[in-house]
Amino acid sequence: MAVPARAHGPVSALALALTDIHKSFGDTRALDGATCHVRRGSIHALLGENGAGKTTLMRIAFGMIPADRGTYERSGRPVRFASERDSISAGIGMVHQHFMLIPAFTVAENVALGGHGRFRASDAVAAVRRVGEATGLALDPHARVADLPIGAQQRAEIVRALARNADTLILDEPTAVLTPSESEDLYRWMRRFAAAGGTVVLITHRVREALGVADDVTVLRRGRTVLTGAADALEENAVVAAIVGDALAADGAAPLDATDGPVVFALQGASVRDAAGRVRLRATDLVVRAGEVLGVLGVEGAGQRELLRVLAGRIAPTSGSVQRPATVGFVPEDRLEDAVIPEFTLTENLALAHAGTLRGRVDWAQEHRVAERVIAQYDVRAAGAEAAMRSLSGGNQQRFVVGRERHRAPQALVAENPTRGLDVRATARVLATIRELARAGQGAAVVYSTDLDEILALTRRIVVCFDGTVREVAPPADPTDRSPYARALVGADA
Ligand SMILES: Nc1ncnc2c1ncn2[C@@H]1O[C@H](COP(=O)(O)OP(=O)(O)OP(=O)(O)O)[C@@H](O)[C@H]1O
Repeated sequence: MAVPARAHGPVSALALALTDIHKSFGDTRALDGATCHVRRGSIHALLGENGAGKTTLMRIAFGMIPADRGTYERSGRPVRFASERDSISAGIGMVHQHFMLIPAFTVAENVALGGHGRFRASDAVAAVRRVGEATGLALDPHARVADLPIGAQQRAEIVRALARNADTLILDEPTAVLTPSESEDLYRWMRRFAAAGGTVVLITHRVREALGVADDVTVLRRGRTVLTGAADALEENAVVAAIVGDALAADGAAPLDATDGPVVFALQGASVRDAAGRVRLRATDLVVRAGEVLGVLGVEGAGQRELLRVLAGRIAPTSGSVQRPATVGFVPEDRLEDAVIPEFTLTENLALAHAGTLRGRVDWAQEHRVAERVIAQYDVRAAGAEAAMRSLSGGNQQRFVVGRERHRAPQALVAENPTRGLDVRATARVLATIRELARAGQGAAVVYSTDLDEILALTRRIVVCFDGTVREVAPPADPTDRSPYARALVGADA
């Protein structure tokens, strides 16, 4: 990845020094002696498996929750933030995995709110423009957040933090929702921000990218710091070993080919228009056969969202026809929005997924047993089946959703960025689950991912969406050649 070289200037004080931090939630020991020292003017990658405690540690750094024990210094001085307001005043900003913007408000209104009354609306509009120009994170200040695609919502979160003059930014898995080129832009921007004296804590699961962009790395495992050091002195394998704690079983499975099996999904001239009448998916013909995984690529707003929802049965095409199996599992991109109710327990969220077929008669003891099975099979770190969904880490919520959908033994699975927020081990497991489902019986899977490597590891049947048109890209003779996909993504050769 082409990002500017690291700046290795002298780094005087530590921007953040969290030492021997402990934190429990009830019986769950989230942090058990975690230490993270972040140099001013550096990018510091914070790595670890799902549930390792990364988010908890940074929520403490951001003043959202207090530590049970441990010391916290900001720029060499002990601090005790009572709330986010304190840490924001101290120049810290945090962009969460699940965005905190108010959807009904515009970008500028969200920035104004974030200033706790310090911003006037016109100042906020100017601040959005100023930050956009300085960072390349361009946004229409008057756009309603609800109308923005997920990547743009994230840009709005970053812009909001910068508009409040944060010099230390905590980004919780920022690239999970970005396309590869958007990620590169963000990394480039992070390097410039750090070179100008800013400090970034980057929570991520992408080890290679972390080593490429960060100055320093800290790895947490089960709430403890197990590795810390300069990124350029660390081997990728050593970092992965520190994250998982033991040898990782290589998935090693070959990508699946097209088959001539029975038809599982068929679209004929399927088009989708949005509420404003704009065409989102243009007269699409597509067949997915048993035994296949169809990989879907596309940049934001290219039509893949509508394509996947038509196949999953979440929306009907405005014209044309769709043939789909009776049972289709769906793993949507935004799990908190579309897949779960955070306040409900895992058991309740399990029952919810097939509430329509239960006709109000829920066997709660049975649902509880199934939830426990999903927890065990998918290694979901949770206090139990009666824990609230919101108490799980982001990656563990995703594991539960994938496990729940698979457990219903659907004939087909439709998934959007199914490994978003998952660590290396969980990612391998989800990819294996998708292959398994496609190979078992008469199944098939349709998977959209922003990660081309992930799609190429899964399948050789790939379609690319561009401006609402869905086009199949034949596998290139050289399997390492990415150029046909790159061209299709920008609508070249169409
Ligand atoms: N508010 C809470 N109530 C109960 N348990 C919690 C709460 N917040 C976090 N935990 C638990 O603490 C542990 C650490 O969670 P945390 O979110 O910090 O992990 P993470 O490393 O950020 O994981 P991920 O990569 O999946 O986001 C997990 O076992 C989680 O279930």
